Amino acid sequence: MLDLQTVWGAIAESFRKVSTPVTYSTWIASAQPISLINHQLTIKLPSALHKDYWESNLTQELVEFAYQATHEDIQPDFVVDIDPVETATRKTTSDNANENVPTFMKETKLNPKYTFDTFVIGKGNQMAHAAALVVSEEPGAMYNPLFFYGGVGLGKTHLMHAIGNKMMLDRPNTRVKYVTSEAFTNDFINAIQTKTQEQFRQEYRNADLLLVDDIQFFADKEGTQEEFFHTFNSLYDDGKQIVLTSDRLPREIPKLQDRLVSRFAWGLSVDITPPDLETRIAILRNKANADHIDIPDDTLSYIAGQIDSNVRELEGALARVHAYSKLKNTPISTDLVAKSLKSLNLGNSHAEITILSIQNAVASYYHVSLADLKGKKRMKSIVMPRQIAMYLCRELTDNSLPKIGTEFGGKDHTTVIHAYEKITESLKNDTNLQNEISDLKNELKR
Ligand SMILES: Nc1ncnc2c1ncn2[C@@H]1O[C@H](COP(=O)(O)OP(=O)(O)OP(=O)(O)O)[C@@H](O)[C@H]1O
Repeated sequence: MLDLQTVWGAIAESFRKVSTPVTYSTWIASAQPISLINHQLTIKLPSALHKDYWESNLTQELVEFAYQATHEDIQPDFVVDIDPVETATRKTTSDNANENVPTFMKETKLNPKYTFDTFVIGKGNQMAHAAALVVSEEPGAMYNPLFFYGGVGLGKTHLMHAIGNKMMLDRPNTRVKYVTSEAFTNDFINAIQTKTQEQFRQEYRNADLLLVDDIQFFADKEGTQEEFFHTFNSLYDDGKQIVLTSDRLPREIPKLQDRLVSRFAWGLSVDITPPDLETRIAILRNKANADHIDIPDDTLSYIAGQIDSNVRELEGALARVHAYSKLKNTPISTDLVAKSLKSLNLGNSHAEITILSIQNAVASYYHVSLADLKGKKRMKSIVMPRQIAMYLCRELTDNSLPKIGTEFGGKDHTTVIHAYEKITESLKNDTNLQNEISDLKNELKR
């Protein structure tokens, strides 16, 4: 006989090990086991949204963890908690009553360091910077929403905060609301759980400037998208400015509702691409000055030459080099940096994988010329390697889609999206293709 509490204890523990604390507390801790009868595990969840989430994201793991705990095939059955009396009792008797305080009640602060003054303008971000400046001066007028997209650590959040900081400085009464898409989701769920949806709406819909970071995490979250759609409409209709960031274009975000994709296109979408060498040196110089780190120019150039994709890594390298010099009690020099980057194993991970290195590897693997790979020929023997190369560029580098298209003989970014989707789809069933891509990845990472 399987004991409900023991089985659930084991399952919850397995989830805890593989989940982030936020995921665990938002989705898993609120689930209540009700019964385990004839291999059917009934679980009570606090809302329909939770049920959706469990069904689409957690069921497979649940069955797996249940099997690990019992060596039996257990099927879940989710029911939604609709007993308001019991919900209220549970809320008041909860030991962790504070957890129920909606997070949107807490003040969200902008990072005061992320300003236009501390932002270094270069080729990859000048459009984004110019648009951000316009929006901070004339919010709600020209570019609404303003949408920044691009690889990780390239300054999207920085620019978004710079808009907020400038508006607060110019008009101190401006109500600025900054959230990540995950925080928006959590606020929304808390509002449902604590029946404070009205406060949630007030909080978001009364903002003069709403900044939502990393909206790619709205993927798959139907209920949150629905709520965000109404938030967006309400702000937009009132002429309030909305700024969004994502690691990709809206239409590339899986399962983002079409009506959101089209609304996001009403304003201006600008990509941010990795900084060139001069910009990287300038960013490092600024950072060194701000942190009072004494470092010769040639050493700055050396670091900027080693780390070429991501500004966060660039800053991280400087901080580590600084720490290393303190540890060794030696002033920073190029020699010391070379040693410290080596000992810290920095600057050699993804820096070597570039569009060109991918094109070369794919061309030689499939015996096609580089010119054909970048050209327009439509034979299958060339189209397939071309699509694979585009797919790998998207997977293994931080380059934007337009940039990848350009490097493939000036193709449109939609061609790159098509290639990426085609290969992703084929990879699901085609084992030969799986092996070939795996060979290529190994080759590139060697
Ligand atoms: N042009 C720049 N000038 C000065 N600092 C920059 C610049 N670009 C990025 N940074 C710094 O790099 C770090 C990472 O930037 P940020 O967090 O804005 O990246 P992001 O594009 O939002 O990344 P993610 O997609 O991971 O959220 C921050 O400390 C930011 O201040």
